[in-house]
Amino acid sequence: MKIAIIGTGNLGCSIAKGLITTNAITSLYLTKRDLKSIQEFDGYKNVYLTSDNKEAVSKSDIIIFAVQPSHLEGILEEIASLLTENHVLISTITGFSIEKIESSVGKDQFVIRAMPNTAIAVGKSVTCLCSNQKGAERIKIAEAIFNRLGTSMVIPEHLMQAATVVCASGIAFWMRLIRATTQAAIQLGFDAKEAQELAMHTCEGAANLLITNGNHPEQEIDKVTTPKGCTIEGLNEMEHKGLSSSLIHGMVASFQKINSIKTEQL
Ligand SMILES: NC(=O)C1=CN([C@@H]2O[C@H](COP(=O)(O)OP(=O)(O)OC[C@H]3O[C@@H](n4cnc5c(N)ncnc54)[C@H](OP(=O)(O)O)[C@@H]3O)[C@@H](O)[C@H]2O)C=CC1
Ligand SMILES: O=C(O)[C@@H]1CCC=N1
Repeated sequence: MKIAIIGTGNLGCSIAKGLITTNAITSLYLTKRDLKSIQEFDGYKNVYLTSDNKEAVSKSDIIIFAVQPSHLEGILEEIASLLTENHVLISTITGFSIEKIESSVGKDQFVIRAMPNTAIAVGKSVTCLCSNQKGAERIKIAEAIFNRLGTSMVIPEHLMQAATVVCASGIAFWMRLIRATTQAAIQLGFDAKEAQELAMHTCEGAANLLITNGNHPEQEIDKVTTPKGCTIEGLNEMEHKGLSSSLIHGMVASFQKINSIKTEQL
């Protein structure tokens, strides 16, 4: 696959790492205006760094946009005349609707929105996808790309903002939980490095139990909570202090933030 990433910042770099390590590319163009921060990709076979978005688009078929929302419209205008029937446009931009993309490139382009997360760098992103009517013919290509880099789910466009909170921002939310459990482990006697190792592997184990067994979290919790034991004591104290409520409130606040910002202001 001939892929271009337009805007190789935090997310773009993560996607690039995933694509390179999984050998998913025939060629990969990485663009940004200042190329200094992506020199780590220089020298990889078939990977090209450029500030010229037009060059990247004309030499690629799959164009992944990963710029800040306020930059997308200008870039779409810049490259619109170069687009052919071979191009598949994949936008990872938060809050930028398919309708708005079509207003720059037309309804005849294959347009897909993707919401991955930074775990794409290590092949563990869950990526939500939706498309315009024409793009439905190419959604399998997007699924094939993102399934190499984790898992994917096709969803209706109206759920993309919710997907952003759950999956993309979700990485930051889970990091805070891992940091908090690390801090607790240090207070309980482990040194910092051991504490983080225990916290992150326990987190991975909990997620894998659900992924492998398909159980509801409470079924797994029931297996751990000895009556009158230390686990239920800790869990109930966390809930008295608002653990679940705080997480739900935080995610709803995050969702409201996305919905409160018009794309023009992003
Ligand atoms: N970060 C995340 O975890 C996620 C982000 N997203 C979405 O992805 C998008 C990117 O986010 P993120 O990676 O965090 O943002 P960054 O600011 O880290 O990356 C954006 C990159 O775009 C480059 N850029 C700006 N203008 C141009 C241009 N005209 N041509 C080419 N490149 C350009 C910038 O580099 P330079 O200034 O050198 O040009 C910058 O490196 C956002 O829309 C965000 O909503 C979605 C899911 C997860
Ligand atoms: O925080 C943000 O707004 C973006 C969208 C999801 C991840 N980063």
